[in-house]
Amino acid sequence: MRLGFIGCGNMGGAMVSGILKKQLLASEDMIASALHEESRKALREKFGITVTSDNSEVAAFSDILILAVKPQFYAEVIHEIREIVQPDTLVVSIAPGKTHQWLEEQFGRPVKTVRCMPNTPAMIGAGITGVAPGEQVTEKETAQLLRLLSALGETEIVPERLMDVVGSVSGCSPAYVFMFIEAMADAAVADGMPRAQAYHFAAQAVLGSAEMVLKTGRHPGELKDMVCSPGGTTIEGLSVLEEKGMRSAVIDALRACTRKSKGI
Ligand SMILES: NC(=O)C1=CN([C@@H]2O[C@H](COP(=O)(O)OP(=O)(O)OC[C@H]3O[C@@H](n4cnc5c(N)ncnc54)[C@H](OP(=O)(O)O)[C@@H]3O)[C@@H](O)[C@H]2O)C=CC1
Ligand SMILES: O=C(O)[C@@H]1CCC=N1
Repeated sequence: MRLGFIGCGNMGGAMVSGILKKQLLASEDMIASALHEESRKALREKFGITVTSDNSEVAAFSDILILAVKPQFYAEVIHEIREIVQPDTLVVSIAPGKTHQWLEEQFGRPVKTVRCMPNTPAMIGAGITGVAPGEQVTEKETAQLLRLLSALGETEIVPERLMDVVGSVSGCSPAYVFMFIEAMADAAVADGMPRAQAYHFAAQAVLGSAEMVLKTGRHPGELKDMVCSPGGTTIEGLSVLEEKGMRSAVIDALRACTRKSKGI
């Protein structure tokens, strides 16, 4: 199977890296395009895959074609490749908001489209990718794609109507978690802890807490209650977070993100 990336920056690069690390494909089975020669040189050196400036070359080579440019470039890129994509080529969108219907309209004919929403923890094989195959895609083709995506971490099939929500709750949320870790470390530094040690303690606390949710299956509220000793220190901090509206800030942020995705 031959895999192509039109655009290969943060997300495309994470995907190539994961697939090579897991040896799911060899470097000669992959091709990528990028806009600037500097980026192309870096991709060649890092991954040893074929790299080109010609998106048509990528489209002609690929059985699975991943559109890994920013959403605002989707229309122009599809316009460049629409005559070259074959009826059995799987066209994968990883952009927020680009519906199957919109993608098909750009191609001007029925195409095998799959919407995927990965996230950057894919870079270390700890991502999760929501996948919504289009109507033209067979179960066998979906299974092939899921196998490739498994190099990035977990995969889960979702109905297309939930893809914008996947975008906010897992595609974008790493940014908010990094911000939370940074803020926790700032507090620790303010109270005298060296910076590197502060990031280590904060990140490990987030990692361990996330694993507890996944591994115990217990309600996050119950796990939170277990930390809050009566009359203790945690409940003091917790009441400040409630007073400052942390819950509603998070809810509003993710819903803004979903709304933006629906409007792209
Ligand atoms: N970053 C993330 O966390 C996530 C991103 N996504 C989606 O992934 C897609 C890519 O995002 P991301 O990787 O962050 O973006 P980047 O800006 O890191 O990468 C974009 C890539 O596209 C290339 N490019 C730009 N224009 C063209 C063109 N006309 N033809 C060919 N290549 C082109 C760029 O080349 P050059 O470097 O030379 O400019 C670069 O390789 C987006 O649609 C985004 O929404 C989805 C989930 C998570
Ligand atoms: O910010 C964005 O639009 C992309 C989509 C998901 C994560 N990053």
